Amino acid sequence: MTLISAPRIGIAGITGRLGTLCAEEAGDALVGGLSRTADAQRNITTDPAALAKSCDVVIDVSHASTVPAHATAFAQAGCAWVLGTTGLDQGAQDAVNAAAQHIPVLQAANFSPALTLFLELARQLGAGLPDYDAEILEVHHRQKLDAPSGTALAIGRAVAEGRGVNFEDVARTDQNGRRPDGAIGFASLRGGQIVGEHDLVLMAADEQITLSHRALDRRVFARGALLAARWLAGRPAGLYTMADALKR
Ligand SMILES: NC(=O)C1=CN([C@@H]2O[C@H](COP(=O)(O)OP(=O)(O)OC[C@H]3O[C@@H](n4cnc5c(N)ncnc54)[C@H](OP(=O)(O)O)[C@@H]3O)[C@@H](O)[C@H]2O)C=CC1
Ligand SMILES: O=C(O)C1=N[C@H](C(=O)O)C[C@H](O)C1
Repeated sequence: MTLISAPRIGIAGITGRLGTLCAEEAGDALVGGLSRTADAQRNITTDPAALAKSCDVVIDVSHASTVPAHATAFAQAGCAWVLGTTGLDQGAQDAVNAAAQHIPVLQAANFSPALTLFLELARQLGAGLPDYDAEILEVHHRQKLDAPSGTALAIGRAVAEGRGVNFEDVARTDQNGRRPDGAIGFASLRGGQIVGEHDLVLMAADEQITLSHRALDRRVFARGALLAARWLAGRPAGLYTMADALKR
């Protein structure tokens, strides 16, 4: 393994809300970006393979529909991939898993250090309160395309892991009908310019506990993405998490 001390960084989704901030945080390490509209002056291309050949790691905060093509292009180019895009279907996730056989991939629905620890706490709460009703509320800006958020799903998966149950068997996004025992429920609110709010509530008849995270500035995600990119470049092929990148 040859870690890269100052990796050349590309950004897929460079014109977006988060991609723009990632470009700012990358500074001189930024070599270019990926967009549906090319911009030669900013070295922004429409071709993922072209971007991947010019950098050591790509930070990907674009759109779920681009993930399969990015997986192929980045794997073929041997470029490390920090994937923050959410809303992936199973086919897209399969493409990510396949790419991780060939290149280092760090996939995180949330690049925040505090939210990364939140996931560990959620596992512990799931394990420690197995019979409590677990519900996850997330609130985001009005432009967000996917629901529940990738972070909310990751929190639900952490609770399920703590309980030793299969997440797909217990996840509940349609709150109609009687609440099954052991379900993990989700609710989403969209409005204004909320950056990202997540609450995990565990409820019993005689008490409840709530774990909350509030992202106050989108830059927390950008700084986390850059930390992940600088950690990932040069590592062996595999699928990594934000917790791996934050290990002391
Ligand atoms: N992991 C984390 O910490 C975080 C993850 N996210 C996730 O990152 C992603 C981007 O979020 P955000 O920056 O707010 O979104 P934006 O819509 O602002 O940016 C996404 C960019 O992707 C491109 N894009 C949009 N739609 C399509 C499409 N249908 N096909 C191809 N490209 C498209 C656009 O670039 P162009 O028009 O130039 O092609 C757009 O600028 C989302 O999935 C979001 O959930 C967001 C915040 C934090
Ligand atoms: O779309 C967003 O803005 C965010 N998306 C991510 C998610 O889906 O969890 C992370 C963060 O909550 C902001």
